[in-house]
This record gives sequence, structure tokens and C-alpha cells, in this order.
Amino acid sequence: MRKKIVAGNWKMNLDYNEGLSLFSEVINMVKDEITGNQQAVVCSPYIHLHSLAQLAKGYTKVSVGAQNAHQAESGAYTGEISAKMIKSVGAEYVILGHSERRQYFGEDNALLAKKTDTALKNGLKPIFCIGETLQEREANQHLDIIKSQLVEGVFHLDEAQFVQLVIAYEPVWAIGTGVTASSGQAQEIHAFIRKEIAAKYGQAVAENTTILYGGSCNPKNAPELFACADIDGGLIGGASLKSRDFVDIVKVFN
Ligand SMILES: O=C(CO)COP(=O)(O)O
Repeated sequence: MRKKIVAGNWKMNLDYNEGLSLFSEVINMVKDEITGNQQAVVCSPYIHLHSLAQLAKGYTKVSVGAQNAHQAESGAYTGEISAKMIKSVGAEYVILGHSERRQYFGEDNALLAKKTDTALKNGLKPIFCIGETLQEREANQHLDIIKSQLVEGVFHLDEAQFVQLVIAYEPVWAIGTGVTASSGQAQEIHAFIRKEIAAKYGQAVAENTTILYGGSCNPKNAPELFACADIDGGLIGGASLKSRDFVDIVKVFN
């Protein structure tokens, strides 16, 4: 049975104290309300990570992650943060390949392949994001795009490495727009992703890979999305900034 995960991506929001308050609320709600085996992951800005990891100690259903990591182990890269640093403060996950990183920071599949290698080497679990733009969907290129993101970004990994990954399908047109993919659209792509994983790594690996949906996911639409056979949870932006909404989405798997 593959792991069900609901991950919050705070993006560039919340100062230090705001982040700590929100996380404390999340922990308390998860402790009291989560009855299943699902995992809540909070991916915060770097400045919060150490404190959040300390607060999460002893709460096995809550983990902490970063939103990016550099591809190099260390060195003269002013302003950057390495995977080893992230690991050293107690984070377990790192989002890689988010469409905002691809769009605004020029991250391409080749760079993301390197970032994935470095993250894995340092014991972080990448939440690897893929997804097409509206233009690509309208041109009926979405399956090709998603396949190339997988092939060029993560299919160089061996099986032992690949099983550390979580995949997140985030159609760019659904991120922060209020327009979510229909459950049918999302399920179609998730099934496609799982089929590609099966073709590369075999059925057993594919069956055990957690594939998240992201893009305008909220407590209202999450139940229908998460009921789909190949959707194993969500990567949540806006709704993860409200403790009640985020935990209500985590609770879908109760
Ligand atoms: O980008 C996302 C999560 O990584 C999704 O953001 P929204 O939930 O705000 O659409």
C-alpha cells in the first residue's frame, strides 16, 4: 500500500513568527484529528526549517521539507542553500522542479536531474514536480511534456534511488488560479505517469510510488480528487497557509 501524503508548499509567504504559529496550529490539529496513516508535510521557506523540525519532533505524522536545494554539494554560490544544510536542520523532504522554479528561475530538466541526485545523496526525499502549461495542453502536447520531464529529470535514477521520490503532478494552468483540474483530467494524467514508471521500473515500483496532485486544491475539491485510483494526495499552495483548510485536506484520508 503506497503512502498517502498531503504536502503544503508555503512558497515565499510568512515571516518567522507567522510560520511558527501556523505550524503549531497544524501540529495540534493533526495530533487530535488525524486517525489514518497519512503523512502531512510542510514545505516552508528555509528560515523556518530548523524550528519547524524541532516542533515536529515526536509527531510522526508531520514532516518538514524545503522548497528548493542547490545542485552542488557546497562552494562559492553566494545566497544558495545546499541539500546537506537542509538535511542538517531536520528536514526530510525537498520540493524540486516546481513550475515557479522552472518559469522564473530557468530550471530545466537537466538541472533538475542534478538537483535530484544531490538531494538523494544527502538523504532528502525529493517531491519532484511535473506538469504542462495551458499552451502545451491546448496544443495537445501535455503527455509528451510530462513524459520528457520524467525521462530527463528522474528516469536516470536506479530503482533504489527512484523509490525515495514522491512525484507531484501540477498542471501550471491550475496553480493559484482557482481553476482545478477535474478529477477525470487529473486521474488520466496520474495513470499515465504510473504507466510510464511501470514501463521504466516495473509494476511493483509503480504501484508503490506516491503521486500527488497540485493546483487550486482545497477542502471542497480534495475528497473527489483523492478518491481517484492513482491520486495519492496533494501538494497544496494557498490552502496550506490556513491551518484549518490544510488539516481538513489532510483529513480526507482519515
Ligand atoms: O503550486 C502549488 C503547490 O506547489 C499549488 O498552489 P495552489 O494550491 O495555490 O494552486
